[in-house]
Amino acid sequence: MNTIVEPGLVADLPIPSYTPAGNETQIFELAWQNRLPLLLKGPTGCGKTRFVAHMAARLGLPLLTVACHDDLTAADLVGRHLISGEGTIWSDGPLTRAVRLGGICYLDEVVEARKDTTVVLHPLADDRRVLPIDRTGELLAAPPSFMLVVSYNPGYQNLLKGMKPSTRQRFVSLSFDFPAPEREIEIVQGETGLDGARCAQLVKLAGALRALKDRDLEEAASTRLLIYAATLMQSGLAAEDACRVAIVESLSDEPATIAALMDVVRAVFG
Ligand SMILES: Nc1ncnc2c1ncn2[C@@H]1O[C@H](COP(=O)(O)OP(=O)(O)OP(=O)(O)O)[C@@H](O)[C@H]1O
Repeated sequence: MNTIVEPGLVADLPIPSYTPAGNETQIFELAWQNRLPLLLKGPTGCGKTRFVAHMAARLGLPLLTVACHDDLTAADLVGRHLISGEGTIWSDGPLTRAVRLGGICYLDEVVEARKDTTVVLHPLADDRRVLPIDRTGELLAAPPSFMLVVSYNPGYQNLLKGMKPSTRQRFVSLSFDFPAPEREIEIVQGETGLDGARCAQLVKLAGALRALKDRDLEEAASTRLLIYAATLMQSGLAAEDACRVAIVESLSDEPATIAALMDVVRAVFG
């Protein structure tokens, strides 16, 4: 899903809360001030999107988010001619709109996009900071406030889907990981209002499940899933049921694995 925070609305929206792990907010601000593009790497659901939303709101910038996929074409990013009653009209894609607005364009899971699509980012992501729009002949210069941010999950990466070095080496890179336990408890509690004791149990469960990654599970339990479970618990669902539907069933389809994971849930909440 692509989302757009329009400039007129920026001032009216509350700043999405973000609990930092280190000096990533300072790095983001310095990259923005110095017109450097940023690459965020990290597992799914660990806070990359929230971080970008937080920083965009803090800096008062419009944010245009694109969820990349393997059918994404350069025209989806840059724009295309559309046929209307009055003939053909040019319609900006989200990347072009972000450049015109001087906002942030956030490309989530950029490795999913085809390599010929990501190549359109090159002149924008280096010191030229321009977007050539081949179909209209326009060469759009990015205003100083424009910033390109991309993210990817190295866990999903395979040999075919790696990022081209020529793309990758145009970005300042920040690594994200799941929050340390104290911080994750704070995040889960802040997002859901669930009591500290049960938030701590959920974080303990996440630690136990994350230890199974690579051995029994493809993906680790994300902070997002803990928040789902905590939300259901805060609404009155029993911990075991909440963990089953929000965490365990999202991690595996294998009955034997699900049963083993539920044993871990019972050991933590029993
Ligand atoms: N540091 C944090 N501060 C506040 N909330 C956080 C933080 N980290 C994670 N969250 C919570 O976890 C949820 C998932 O995080 P987010 O959507 O940012 O993950 P992501 O890394 O962008 O995942 P994906 O790669 O799947 O897009 C957020 O909606 C938010 O509720």
